[in-house]
Amino acid sequence: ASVLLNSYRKKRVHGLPLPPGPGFWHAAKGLVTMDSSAPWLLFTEWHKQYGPLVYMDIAQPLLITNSESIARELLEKRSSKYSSRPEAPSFDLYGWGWTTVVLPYNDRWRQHRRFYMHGFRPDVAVQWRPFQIQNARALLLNLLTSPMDHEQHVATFTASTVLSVTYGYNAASHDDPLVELVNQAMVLLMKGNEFSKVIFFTMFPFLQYLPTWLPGLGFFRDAQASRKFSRLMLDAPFEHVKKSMVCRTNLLTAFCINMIYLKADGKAQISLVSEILSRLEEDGGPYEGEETASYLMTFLLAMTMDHSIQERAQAEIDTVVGKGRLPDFDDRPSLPYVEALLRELMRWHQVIPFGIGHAVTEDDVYDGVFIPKSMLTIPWSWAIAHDESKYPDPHTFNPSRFLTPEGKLNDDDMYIIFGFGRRICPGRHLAVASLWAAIVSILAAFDIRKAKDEKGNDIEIVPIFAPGASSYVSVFVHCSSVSEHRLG
Ligand code: HEM
Repeated sequence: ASVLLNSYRKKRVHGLPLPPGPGFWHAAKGLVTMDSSAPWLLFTEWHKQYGPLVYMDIAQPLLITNSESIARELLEKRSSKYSSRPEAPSFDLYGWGWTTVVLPYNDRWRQHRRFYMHGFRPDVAVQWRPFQIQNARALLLNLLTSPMDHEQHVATFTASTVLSVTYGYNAASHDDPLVELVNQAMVLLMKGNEFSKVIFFTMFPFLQYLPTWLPGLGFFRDAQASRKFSRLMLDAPFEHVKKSMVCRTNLLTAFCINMIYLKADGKAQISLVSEILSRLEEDGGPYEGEETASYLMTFLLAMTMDHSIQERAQAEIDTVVGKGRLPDFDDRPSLPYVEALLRELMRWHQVIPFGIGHAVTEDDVYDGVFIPKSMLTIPWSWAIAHDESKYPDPHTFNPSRFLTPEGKLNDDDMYIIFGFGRRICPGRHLAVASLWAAIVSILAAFDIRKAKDEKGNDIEIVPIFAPGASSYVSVFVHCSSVSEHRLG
């Protein structure tokens, strides 16, 4: 059916060709046989062969671009046509079809975005800074107490920040019931979020109706459990917000509660509150669901692998801040190298390497090729951030690429990792500020080194990034440690 549909589509395009790309069989074979731990190898190959726009059609027509200027032209300048989302069978199956990120471009989505606008636009995000600094300090204490548990501490940091910003709720550093609930749901969701499963569900949605005892379909049982947790996640935060109504004074909470009570159906708002929670997790689980925590793990990895970068950042902090206190947001403009380090972190290994696709809602023409309605446009941010002509030696972690010869920051802020156009990540200002607070605090307080073996030799690190629509450091934590505090 796909092959027939494909040839039909090719015939109806008003004489204009579709963008170049592998045919059905070539694409299907490539996807089935690709190295799922490094899917970018296949796409890099295709971009070399076909250019900056690669089209393929296996049930869902896809248009992948590795060019920032094309992504901006389509997703930003023509955003009225490129701002929806496709059907997401795997999200629906796992009970997550209510999240903002999968909503089509409709009124409910606009309602969600309004909430985020009120809570997270840059001028409002400034008022969350005290929470971010407070949580960064708590992170330092946790790291000091048990450095080998850094994976858990980093996740708790992210959880606490969003929870305190959203509800004024202070998550416990261990076994917090709300965070634990989210954690369980996220682990299950991410099992269904592997690249191959997303592709197969999109290609063959009827699979979800087959009995779970059939060979190879055991993961449907996870989907059932995930739906249960997802439901609980809709209820538990709602209950918490209701209980907090009397005593909470922070603005966003008040807004949140108003939204919940003012809207007759309640559903969108409840799910929105839950969505923010859904981005948190704790307790040593995998990190694929939580972007900020994943970047912090990557930060620890990068610092462990090249000590000279850490030393340069620490020298800058010591000069500007001194050793008598910890840095805060007022110091940020005076710490260009730390800022460059943060940007390099966002560039080097992205947690959402393929961005999130935008569905086209009207036929379009770009540079002589036809882009039909319902095409899914994917801004491949990993490729944009590894473009050798802009970032020489792109696989090396090198913050200096964001500095001018005079040591000032250049104007490349790396916000491309947050997407493009009307669907750009609304949590970006909060996320970047949280990352900065955590990174600068850790650098000021600790040396991050490789763990030693029993003979006192460094244990070498082999980073492995887990595959999937989200990508996170999965292995190095077993052989590294945050150690050696620098302050009194
Ligand atoms: C480093 C951390 C983060 C990264 C890298 C990240 C990245 C992204 C990306 C790539 C998108 C898709 C944008 C597009 O479609 O063009 C997105 C969407 C979204 N993000 Fe983030 N994000 C981060 C943190 C957060 C946080 C902390 C929140 C909430 C407080 C958040 C809330 C959302 C929401 C609600 C959407 C869906 C927007 C929509 O579809 O309209 N994100 N994010």
